[in-house]
Amino acid sequence: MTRPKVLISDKMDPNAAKIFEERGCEVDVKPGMTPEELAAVIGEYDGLAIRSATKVTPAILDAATRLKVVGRAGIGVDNVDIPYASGKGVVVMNTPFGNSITTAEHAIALIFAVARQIPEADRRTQAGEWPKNDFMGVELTGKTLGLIGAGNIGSIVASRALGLKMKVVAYDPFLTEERAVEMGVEKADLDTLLAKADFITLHTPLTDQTRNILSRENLAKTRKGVRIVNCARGGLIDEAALKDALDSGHVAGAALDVFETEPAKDSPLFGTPGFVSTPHLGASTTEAQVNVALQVAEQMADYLVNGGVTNALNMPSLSAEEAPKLKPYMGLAEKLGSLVGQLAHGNLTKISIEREGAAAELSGKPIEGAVLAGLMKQYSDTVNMVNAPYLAKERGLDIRSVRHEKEGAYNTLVRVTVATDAGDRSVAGTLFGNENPRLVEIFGIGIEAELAGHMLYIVNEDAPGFIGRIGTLLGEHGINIGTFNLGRRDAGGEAILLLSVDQPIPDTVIKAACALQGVKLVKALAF
Ligand SMILES: NC(=O)c1ccc[n+]([C@@H]2O[C@H](COP(=O)([O-])OP(=O)(O)OC[C@H]3O[C@@H](n4cnc5c(N)ncnc54)[C@H](O)[C@@H]3O)[C@@H](O)[C@H]2O)c1
Ligand SMILES: O=C(O)CC[C@@H](O)C(=O)O
Repeated sequence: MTRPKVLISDKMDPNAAKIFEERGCEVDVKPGMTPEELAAVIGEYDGLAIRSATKVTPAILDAATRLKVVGRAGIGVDNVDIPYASGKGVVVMNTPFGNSITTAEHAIALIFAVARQIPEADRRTQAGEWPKNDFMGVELTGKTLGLIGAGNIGSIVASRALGLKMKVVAYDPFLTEERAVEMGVEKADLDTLLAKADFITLHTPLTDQTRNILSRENLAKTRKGVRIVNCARGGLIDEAALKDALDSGHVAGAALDVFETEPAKDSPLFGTPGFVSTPHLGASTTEAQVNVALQVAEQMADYLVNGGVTNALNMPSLSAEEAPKLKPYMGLAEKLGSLVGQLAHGNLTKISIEREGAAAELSGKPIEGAVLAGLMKQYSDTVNMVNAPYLAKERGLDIRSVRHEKEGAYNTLVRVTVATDAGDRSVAGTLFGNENPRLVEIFGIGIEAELAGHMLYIVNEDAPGFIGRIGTLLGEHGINIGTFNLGRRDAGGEAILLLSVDQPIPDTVIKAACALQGVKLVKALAF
């Protein structure tokens, strides 16, 4: 088996490359490439491991013809075009916890830095000034810290601030009262926080809702003398308004680790009294970089080698333990999706994916992804289980997922039903011996068939002599039959024949089969 090939395109702890190799991947380490250089080589790789410098743009993704996964050694994924990656079927993963403590500590360090003007005092002391009378700081004890964003990092910052005897007021639309009590913080709306806080620290992602959350208008609502720290993302603060507020003295100090444009080389904030900056160092500790590098390599290798999915932002998680159990179901699901897609005519408006018995115990999303991939392959040859749900949504397909814990006639069953212009069409399959996918029902008729290779599907009247006629026809055209599967609704009623053949069936044979006595429908299928 060829080993998956991974490119590490940003500076990353060397443990990442070691883990990739130990887990059976080939790895190249090439930090510092230009976008053009990356686009020229990315077509060779199955995995791309990045930090924040590599921008995974549509142009890169278009060139990445065999890419399966992008792994971000860190939290923020604003350098990856996730919708575009999803459309291309590329899983995007991050490492949501590996650098949280480190970043929270950096926020606390910057709170101290602005409270005591440490960087400026250091600079002037080392310049030989001994400016003892120019730096009157403030204590943190008893002050109110306004926490905007109370997720992983925000909650660690809160716990450290409480340890420093600060009061913490938190604004986060997803913070519940119970969680606020558990964290020991007061839950507030944004205006209350702005009015109360002596220090404000930001810990949200950059989204349409959080962009400019500290706008000129909101900065004007803060207390005079407030000190502000941003270790989250540039773009959360209006930098021009912050500069004016520092100049006017309304804001007594501000520390930014992140900037609207990075690298920030000529910000108007530089040189402003009370302003402190670091060059996006929030995650830069030995511990955090080892953590995120190990974690991203483990996660990516797990996906590339075993199909396990952890911390993906565009796909449900799937443990390495569950992945092998799910594997035969994915095969079954994809085949059922493909069958229903090949057989259903007209406009597909709805799809229902039911899992029964043992199948109901497993994660539904991967099975749904596989059904949709099988179905959508009829319309696109770049579809896979990552992008299929997005493509299906784009087409306006209404997707319903149902689980029935109780077993029916089979101990495990997956049923796929599509609503078409001509009515509902349903197929169902099971696993024989827990691993071999078998079709067991097609449009309400029981049958037992393996879906593989080239197949011929025939609906006919159940009458004597038909099997001989179809056998003769195929024989006359030199087509060898592999398997032969029959099912019927009632004796003498509608019957189906599903047979596998060793080669594609020419149109002339399909036409000749259609002309046979008693035949209602003939369709060539491929799996
Ligand atoms: N400076 C660095 O080097 C560095 C390092 C790590 C993380 N980060 C950044 O820090 C940020 C926070 O990371 P995290 O791990 O805590 O993320 P998280 O997802 O755990 O927490 C983010 C919190 O923001 C909240 N939020 C979302 N929209 C909001 C809104 N409109 N108003 C208020 N709160 C809102 C969410 O509910 C969530 O609780 C991310 O942007 C991440 O990229 C920066
Ligand atoms: O990789 C880095 O140094 C920054 C990481 C940080 O911004 C993150 O979002 O995890």
